[in-house]
Amino acid sequence: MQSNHRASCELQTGAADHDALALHRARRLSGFSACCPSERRAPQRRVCTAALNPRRGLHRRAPTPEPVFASDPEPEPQRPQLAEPSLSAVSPREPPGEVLIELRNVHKAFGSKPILRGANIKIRRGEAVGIIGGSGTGKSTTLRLMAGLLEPDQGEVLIHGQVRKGLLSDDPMLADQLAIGMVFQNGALFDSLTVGENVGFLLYEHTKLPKERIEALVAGSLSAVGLSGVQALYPAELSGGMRKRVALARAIIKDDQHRNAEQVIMYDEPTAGLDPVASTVVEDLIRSLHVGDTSSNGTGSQQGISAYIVVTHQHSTIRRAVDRLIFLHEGQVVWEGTTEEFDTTQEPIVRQFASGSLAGPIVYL
Ligand SMILES: Nc1ncnc2c1ncn2[C@@H]1O[C@H](COP(=O)(O)OP(=O)(O)OP(=O)(O)O)[C@@H](O)[C@H]1O
Repeated sequence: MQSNHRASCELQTGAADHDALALHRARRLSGFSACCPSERRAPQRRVCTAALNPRRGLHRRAPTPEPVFASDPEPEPQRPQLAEPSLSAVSPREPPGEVLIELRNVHKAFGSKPILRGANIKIRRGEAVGIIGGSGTGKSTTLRLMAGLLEPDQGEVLIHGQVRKGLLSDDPMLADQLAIGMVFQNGALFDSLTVGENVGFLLYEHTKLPKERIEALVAGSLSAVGLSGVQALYPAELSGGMRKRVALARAIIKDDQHRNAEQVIMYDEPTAGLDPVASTVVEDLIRSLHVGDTSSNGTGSQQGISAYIVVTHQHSTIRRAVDRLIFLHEGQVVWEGTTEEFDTTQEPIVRQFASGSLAGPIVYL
């Protein structure tokens, strides 16, 4: 693809962005071509698989009959406030469903700055999970750890119950068990490529599929996000909401070989910067895409998205796009519950976050 040369040139122009750096590293290690442009111009990493399991319908709220709270098996002694009952209420009850991705006592620091300090998270088949928390608490870092674009300093990331060693690219066998699509903040589209080339980027780069077949897959993916016929446009010609949807189309595209692969999609602030109506469109799209994909394709095989995770600050996204929430604070999961429980819990951190009050445990310097 000639235009990929332009994209590669973009990659040389600098790469200060965290997501792009992490993606670049994963791809470089896996022998993939560099994809680390400036301004987050990096497409998502996808690893597909033939692993298939029955899924629950994501269009329904996951049945969570009783409140579910985070366990905190190893609170750090130097941070006693996180071990207080109000912040670490533990319930042995867990929602049903097979665990697809698990972070077990994960620690991550950047330089001398600790970000995660023993995070425990489980993502189950059929779940629509939101990760919330104050700015800089490590939500995006958590996504990148789950996606295998970063590796923990301590603790484990498990995929289908098996420990992943290193990055996604270091453990291809395990990576083949679960396809991960990532929708980065700001879309991370290549400005120099058309919409069609952006959406089909990984298929052009890493498969031997004929151009015509890729174009058909691109058209299908764009149609799924309600953007038929925009293949020839460039990202700059689209609205912010349309760019988000193009990024979504790129995250969900699959080649024929992996048509039946089980897939988890991770959205990093998918509605940031959008007006309320455009946000609603994207939120409903996130959910409806999964609704559409839950049906059998008529051949007895299932396709589509087994679970999705949304990092967000937006209340509308919390309410419309997810069912279960995970609250990160000071490097740990301090609260988990349904979106309904989010409204009623008396947990001080959650109440402060929900109200936007300056008074409370969340302190901004
Ligand atoms: N690759 C990196 N190198 C150095 N510091 C990083 C890197 N990635 C993240 N950080 C820092 O780690 C902290 C957590 O970042 P992260 O993006 O995960 O937080 P967040 O909760 O998603 O924040 P926000 O809500 O503001 O997007 C921030 O202070 C950020 O600057």
